[in-house]
Amino acid sequence: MADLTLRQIRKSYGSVDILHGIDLDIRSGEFIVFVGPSGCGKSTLLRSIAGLEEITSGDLCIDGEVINDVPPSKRGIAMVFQSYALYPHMTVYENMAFGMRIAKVGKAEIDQRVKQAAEILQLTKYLDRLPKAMSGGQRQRVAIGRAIVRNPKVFLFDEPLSNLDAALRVATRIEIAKLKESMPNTTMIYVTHDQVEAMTLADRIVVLKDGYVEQVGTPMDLYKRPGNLFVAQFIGSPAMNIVPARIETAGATTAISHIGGNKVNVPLPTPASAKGAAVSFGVRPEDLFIVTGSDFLFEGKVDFVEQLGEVQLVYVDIGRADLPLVTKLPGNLEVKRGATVRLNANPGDLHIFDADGCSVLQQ
Ligand SMILES: Nc1ncnc2c1ncn2[C@@H]1O[C@H](COP(=O)(O)OP(=O)(O)OP(=O)(O)O)[C@@H](O)[C@H]1O
Repeated sequence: MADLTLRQIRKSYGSVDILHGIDLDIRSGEFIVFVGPSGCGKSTLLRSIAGLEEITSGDLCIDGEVINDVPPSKRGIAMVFQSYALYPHMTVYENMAFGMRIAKVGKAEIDQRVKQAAEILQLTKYLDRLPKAMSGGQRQRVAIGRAIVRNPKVFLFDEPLSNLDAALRVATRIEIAKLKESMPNTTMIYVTHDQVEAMTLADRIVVLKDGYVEQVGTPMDLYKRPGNLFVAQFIGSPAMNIVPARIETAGATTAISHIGGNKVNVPLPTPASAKGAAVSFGVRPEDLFIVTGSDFLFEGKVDFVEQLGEVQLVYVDIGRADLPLVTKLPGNLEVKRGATVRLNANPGDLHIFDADGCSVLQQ
């Protein structure tokens, strides 16, 4: 059981500031995923929590106790790396036992913990093997096993699946989800580039950009109610369509005009002062559907179709070559290149962002 609190965590390398005062409250037993573009500071934040990087200022607390000066091995934190970092000359058993041997844990207890972890991770029959005789997925399981035997309060994962091929990624992702279920009191923090990993594993996702937290929320919160343009376009694939628009009528619901279609009423409130404001209008590709009547959001010509089988990505030219509208439609729908289509979406699936990129929902 471990609550983890980050208060104003800053990290600089020389004069370059990487993390700009991160505040986070992570509850005991939560599965937290850090996502964000390359270089935003995900790994630096994770390594700072582990104690592998010294923070420049701020406080890191576990269960209320400041651990800034506690050495990594005494923090009750275990970390699993992308590269597995196994000892090549040691068997699976020895790799998992090593940390406990150094910590002078008794032989019988080492044996019991290694065998228990091997059982959880289905590694029992490989205990005598060397890492080189195992697949990437099996090696990553050994790396996870080595962390489990330490019985950590907090488990950190730094892109653990990124060296695996697509099928193994899926299988190992499911194993990690099951592992979390079997360790409900262990707090886990996981860094990934992969949207699917973030959406499927996280209790809450932390979206980072340029060393700042953009938004924290459950996967569906971030998907349904992105707080700003960055989160809106970062979560979801393909990214949310964003088109320039203007507020025509402000109030309990907001009427907007936008390029490429009809004026539309969006069931989001805006203050009277917002009338005339330039905004961004957002709608996800999967929320658009083809209609035939006069009640539509967009009208345009089908420019290109990518057939993926179950779904197809249909790119519609709404009059601005730089802003093709992407729609995700059922794969069995007949959509012809060059045809004119009308697209609509449910009012609850529409988003408006102000000139600063903030969702009007947040106002
Ligand atoms: N030891 C270092 N010295 C100087 N700058 C560093 C050092 N380590 C990381 N950085 C810089 O800090 C920034 C954040 O790096 P970090 O590895 O945390 O990003 P990330 O979000 O994990 O990226 P990726 O997804 O590509 O792994 C980057 O600009 C990186 O170049």
